[in-house]
Amino acid sequence: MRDAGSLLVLDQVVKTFGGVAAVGGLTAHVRQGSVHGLIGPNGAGKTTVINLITGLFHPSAGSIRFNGAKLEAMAPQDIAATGISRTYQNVRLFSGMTALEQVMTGCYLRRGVSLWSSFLGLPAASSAWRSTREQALHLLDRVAMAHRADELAETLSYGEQRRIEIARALGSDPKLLLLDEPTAGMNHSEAEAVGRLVHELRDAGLTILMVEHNMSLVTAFCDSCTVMNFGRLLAEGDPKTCIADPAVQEAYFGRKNDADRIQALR
Ligand SMILES: Nc1ncnc2c1ncn2[C@@H]1O[C@H](COP(=O)(O)OP(=O)(O)OP(=O)(O)O)[C@@H](O)[C@H]1O
Repeated sequence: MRDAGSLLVLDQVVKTFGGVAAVGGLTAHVRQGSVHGLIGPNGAGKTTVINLITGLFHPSAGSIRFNGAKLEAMAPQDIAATGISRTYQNVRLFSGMTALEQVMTGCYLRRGVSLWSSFLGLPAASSAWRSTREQALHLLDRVAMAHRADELAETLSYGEQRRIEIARALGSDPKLLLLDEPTAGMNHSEAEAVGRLVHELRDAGLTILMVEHNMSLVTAFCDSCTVMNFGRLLAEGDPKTCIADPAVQEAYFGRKNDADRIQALR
């Protein structure tokens, strides 16, 4: 049974927006301890799937199960508390804050120190602040950014900002990390470095679901993948096999006959 060994299972998930099905009955499995790619042409429904898993949207039908919990009716903060964290397609750092402070905000979400304790400077708050700082420094080190801890986020390169976002997402100590196009806008060596980081995180016990357009990165760094088109499942399994699948090739590049016809018209 496919569900055994899966940390995350989407079962016949549907999401419609005003009659348009962005996701049209998707079933997908993410194995515990794997790097799983979520791929498909533009508009296939990948970001909508991430938004459904994190509770930003609720499915119109179907179920999403994570580590024994049913997510489909849960609020985003409750889903986050089950151990799911994410980054966004576009960098979303706070301007005017250092790299370290950005990551500390992710860690605070987990510690839950009351605002009153912080305002009043109670011992619990200052001890929480010290341990949060230590944890954030450790996370910056994990993403090879400790040397930039005191820099303002806006002074960092795009690739560095993406690493800070990953560190911030790790602050809540998730079991599942969702990365929405983590290498978008990066050059080849920056993208490869993110691939290696993702492997290190997996080897440390994390499960990663990543939306990725770069196929060579998917084959090099994903253990498995789900291919979507028009909100539906096109293929699932080993990345090389999925990408070679004629239906996947057609979704990305069109039918060979179409290409020949277009060529003939030129
Ligand atoms: N909030 C929304 N309201 C209406 N339609 C939406 C909404 N969000 C997504 N859609 C539509 O759902 C479809 C899937 O969009 P989605 O962003 O999930 O695709 P994607 O695979 O992530 O695309 P890309 O690779 O370009 O980021 C698109 O047709 C999009 O216009």
